[in-house]
Amino acid sequence: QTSVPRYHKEFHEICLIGKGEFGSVHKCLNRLDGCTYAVKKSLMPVAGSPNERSALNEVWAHAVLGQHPHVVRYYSAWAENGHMIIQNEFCNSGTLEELIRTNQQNNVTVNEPQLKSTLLQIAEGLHYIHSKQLAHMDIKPGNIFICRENIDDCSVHHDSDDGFDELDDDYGSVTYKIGDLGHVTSVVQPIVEEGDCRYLPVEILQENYDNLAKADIFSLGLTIYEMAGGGQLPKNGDEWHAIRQGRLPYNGRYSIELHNLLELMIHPDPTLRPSTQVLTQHPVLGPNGAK
Ligand SMILES: Cn1cc(CCO)c2c3c(c(-c4ccccc4Cl)cc21)C(=O)NC3=O
Repeated sequence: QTSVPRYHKEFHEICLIGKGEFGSVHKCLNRLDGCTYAVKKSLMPVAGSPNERSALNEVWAHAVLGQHPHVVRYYSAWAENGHMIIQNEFCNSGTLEELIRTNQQNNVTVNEPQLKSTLLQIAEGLHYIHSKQLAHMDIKPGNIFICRENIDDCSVHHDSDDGFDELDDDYGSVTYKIGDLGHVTSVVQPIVEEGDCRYLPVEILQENYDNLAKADIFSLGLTIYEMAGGGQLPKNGDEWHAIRQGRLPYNGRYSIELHNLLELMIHPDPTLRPSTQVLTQHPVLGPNGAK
């Protein structure tokens, strides 16, 4: 049936914020409520294809996950002239991948309190996802979205010279949110569509799905390691295998306690990796974490 196109009727496209084989994402203004959203348009997947499963997973996961401060909020999804459209919360400060790249270019090191805060926030979002018997399965910097309060969205925001402007951290708080739920699967009846191999543990590549929640912990460990200045992660080769033996080169920029926690998160034995429950209570990540 020919439905009146909802996308252009309800939204004004402000700008393109992402493009890939998946489709495109625009920052859009909703004409009715005056709020801005991130709206992803992708070609309608072929019935029965992995893309269709991923598209359905994403909407089912959002429906089950409802609302959490550290999971990107879902508003609506619909089909329109051969496209799947999903309307999500717009996070106004880019992705963690972009922040890591900017820091690298400006030779900026994220300090330990910021690393711990990021790890704790994403662990809280993961704890919520795992509490619903779901696993994300594609945790990586590109899927962590950043929201900063107290920045004037309308003005041209000149990035502070460092990756973190102290002011933002103290007054305009920074919130990290887990996004892109296209790989989410049930922990109890897993149908795994593999995520990015740079962040995947060996057991998943060996199709051992007994500890999917701990696969997310592994990916989170490498994500924070990269944010700490670990440099680009290998996609294969000796370095890739060295990491899978649970060893991370120590760059001396942060405490040995945090380094040991990150190594525990990427332990080859998934059962030895800390759960999100352990992480959110961990003394090293607490307010008086080991100095
Ligand atoms: C490429 N890209 C850039 C952004 C803005 C970051 O400041 C972004 C967002 C999302 C998404 C997204 C990811 C996966 C599925 C659906 C969406 Cl809308 C993609 C995004 C999303 O769900 N919310 C976003 O802010």
